Amino acid sequence: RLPGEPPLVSHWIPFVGAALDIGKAPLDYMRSLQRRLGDVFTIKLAGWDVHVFMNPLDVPSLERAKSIDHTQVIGQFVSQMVGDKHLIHNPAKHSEVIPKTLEKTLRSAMHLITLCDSCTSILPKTIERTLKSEFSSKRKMKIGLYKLCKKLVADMTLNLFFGSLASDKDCSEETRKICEEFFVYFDSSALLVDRIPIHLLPATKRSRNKMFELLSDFDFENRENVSKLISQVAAVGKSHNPENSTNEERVRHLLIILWSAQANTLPALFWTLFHILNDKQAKVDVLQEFEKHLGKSENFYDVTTVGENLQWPTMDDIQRIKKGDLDKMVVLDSCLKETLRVSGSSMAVRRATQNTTITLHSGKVYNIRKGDYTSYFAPVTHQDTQIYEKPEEYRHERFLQRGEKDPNMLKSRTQFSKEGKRISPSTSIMTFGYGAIRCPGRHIAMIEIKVLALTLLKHFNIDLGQIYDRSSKDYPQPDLTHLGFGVMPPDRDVGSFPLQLKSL
Ligand code: HEM
Repeated sequence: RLPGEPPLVSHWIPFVGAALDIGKAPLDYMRSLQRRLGDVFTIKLAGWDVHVFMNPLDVPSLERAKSIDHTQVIGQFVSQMVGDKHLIHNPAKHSEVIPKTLEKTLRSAMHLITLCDSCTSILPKTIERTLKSEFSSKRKMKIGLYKLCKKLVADMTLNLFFGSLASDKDCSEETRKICEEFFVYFDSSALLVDRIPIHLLPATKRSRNKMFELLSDFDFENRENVSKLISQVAAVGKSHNPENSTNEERVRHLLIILWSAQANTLPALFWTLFHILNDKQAKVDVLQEFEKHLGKSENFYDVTTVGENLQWPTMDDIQRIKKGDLDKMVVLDSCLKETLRVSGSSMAVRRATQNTTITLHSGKVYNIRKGDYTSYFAPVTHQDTQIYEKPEEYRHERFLQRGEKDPNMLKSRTQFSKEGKRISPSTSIMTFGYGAIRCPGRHIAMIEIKVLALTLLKHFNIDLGQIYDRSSKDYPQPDLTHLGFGVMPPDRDVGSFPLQLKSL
């Protein structure tokens, strides 16, 4: 070790390093290292030095360190997920085209209102298609919560980003085929990131190839409401390098967007609904807030008869949910933030492009060598007892505070503290990563999850059938193979309820 480098953790098998311990019990292992070595230390992972940071007060120092960059990390990640032939931070192609497109279209707050409108207008169809495909013959067929979320998020993502086919029947069929292949690929995508070669995962390879085929058949000129992001990404190959651009590159870009748009939104929707349904008071408070802002729904929508005597609402009330209404729903927002806190597992990895120093909030200075990785391990912050009281508990009101003048008025809590210093929820919850390059899809994801959760809670009888006790063995656990991406999926499904519209 050179002077000034963070303390190095020694491992039994140096090349494998910390991987085995992290894989078994990540939070316990990282906390034990923190107790022994402090908030910054170095672990070995797959032969690399990874400097782990754990104190949210040091986030501004990490943000300021310009030579700690995510470009190579993202480029590598994309190669592992979709294969080498892509233009996303791919040094061989010297391309910045796709990142620029992402920057402009996903990061721009200006699009949020339009996106919320698109979500609310797509949603009734998404729900109708999902339910009809599931329940066309047997009205009372049961579905688990995770399976329902998978279908809804897949349909919503396809139609919101990739546009829709003209007929509903074709849309349902397309979503069905994509779901069938995508989730086989998704379930083992973490293994690809762990650099397991795809030829050792034959089912994953088959599904990925099938996804490439399905996406290459997408004819964007004949789809309705294709998002700006996808039209630009689909056109990137052509405009960037007309002679060499291939359809192969294009479908790889489409697949990585499809993956990013679902990989975390799906588990985040599942956990949000799970916690609200598992906590009776949370459900009551969310629904009361909905009624306060949008009124009661009696006789709100027409019930229309569609085929086979099934009755589907037009759901005018869903379409009435505007961005401004969502912003006022602070209880729902608090439920979602609390979900992102308890289930968030991001590791925000960056790589040093040159030798650099990082000065922590305490004044301590660490040297980082060119080529080393840094990571902010968010789950430890999410369970920090200095920031959160009883952090192991899900408390739906944790991110709320009462108005100073009117104690009956609830508003979003904007400050927590650590070591006597103030921190905002955007630093105390790091599920979307940190800094200027944290997730550009976070606003869209929050809107999607809120609109889907409200609609299901408001209009359907969804029920877990029991209250799950955190200490019981039935309580769903996060699937640790997805540690580090954002939100881990559950290791099992829960519920299994007949999905029915609430009667008016
Ligand atoms: C709850 C949902 C989501 C979570 C928790 C999440 C989490 C994350 C995290 C942790 C990162 C890495 C950030 C960092 O290193 O600091 C990331 C990056 C990214 N996310 Fe998300 N994400 C979500 C939804 C979405 C959605 C809906 C999209 C839409 C396409 C999206 C697109 C992306 C992209 C493109 C990047 C890479 C950005 C870049 O290259 O700079 N995400 N996300």
